[in-house]
Amino acid sequence: MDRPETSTEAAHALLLQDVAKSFDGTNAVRGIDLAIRPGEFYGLLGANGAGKTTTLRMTVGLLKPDRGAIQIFGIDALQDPAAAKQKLAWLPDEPLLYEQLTPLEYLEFVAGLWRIDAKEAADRASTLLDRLDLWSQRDTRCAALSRGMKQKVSLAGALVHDPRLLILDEPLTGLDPAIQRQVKDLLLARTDAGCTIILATHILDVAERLVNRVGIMRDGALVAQGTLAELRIQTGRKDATLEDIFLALAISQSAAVA
Ligand SMILES: Nc1ncnc2c1ncn2[C@@H]1O[C@H](COP(=O)(O)OP(=O)(O)OP(=O)(O)O)[C@@H](O)[C@H]1O
Repeated sequence: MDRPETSTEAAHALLLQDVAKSFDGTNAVRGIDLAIRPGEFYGLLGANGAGKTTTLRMTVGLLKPDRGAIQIFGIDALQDPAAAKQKLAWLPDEPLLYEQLTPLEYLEFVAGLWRIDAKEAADRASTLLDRLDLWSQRDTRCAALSRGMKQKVSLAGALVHDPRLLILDEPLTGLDPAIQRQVKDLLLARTDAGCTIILATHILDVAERLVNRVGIMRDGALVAQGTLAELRIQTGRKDATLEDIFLALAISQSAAVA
């Protein structure tokens, strides 16, 4: 978790200022501030219902905040969503694919949406399929793939336009250990190449090993953030694991008692 970051860019990859969202009077996100540096691998943690997905959906332009400002690499994402979306990719927790397409067709289709030329699209698709050990399934319809394979195709689709900011919601849930390893290795290779990654997850040992810094959400607010070393100091627990810190900060006292 205390791996050094690789990028030297100065601007923020993502800046959220006082971003809030409520649904039918329930505050899902209560005025969050978040600054992610380019090249950073950031883990967003929180119990079920803490507001992680709502925060990320607002960040990627799928949900309009009630108030606040969102900047992606300095671009105002609320004023110029198309330019902001060029910089990012979003991987939701449930893979969204065109089931009748094969992985190769799907990746070439997505690349076409990003106006990547056909030769380059074919090259990128082959590289990603090979990297994710999907080459032998390249001509199988997505409908016939396992959930883990679909998740990998979906990840490849998110990466095909070479986004500078990759936002993933629970990308490893339900994947077997071998597939988790492939996905983790690919994500680390992306940050080594300068990509910024924000990962919402409940898998704390994965967060501890992969990310540079975590933010912990509770009841729609960011209650702590930092490296594991910083969180240990903030909580006064010098030998704590990330799980210890998560249980101390992310779970409300009433839930812990229940
Ligand atoms: N479309 C919606 N309509 C109404 N309420 C919603 C909607 N989306 C989220 N919420 C509510 O907002 C709160 C935050 O939900 P959110 O999905 O952001 O949490 P989360 O941290 O991602 O949880 P999980 O770990 O379970 O995915 C919850 O109380 C949830 O019920």
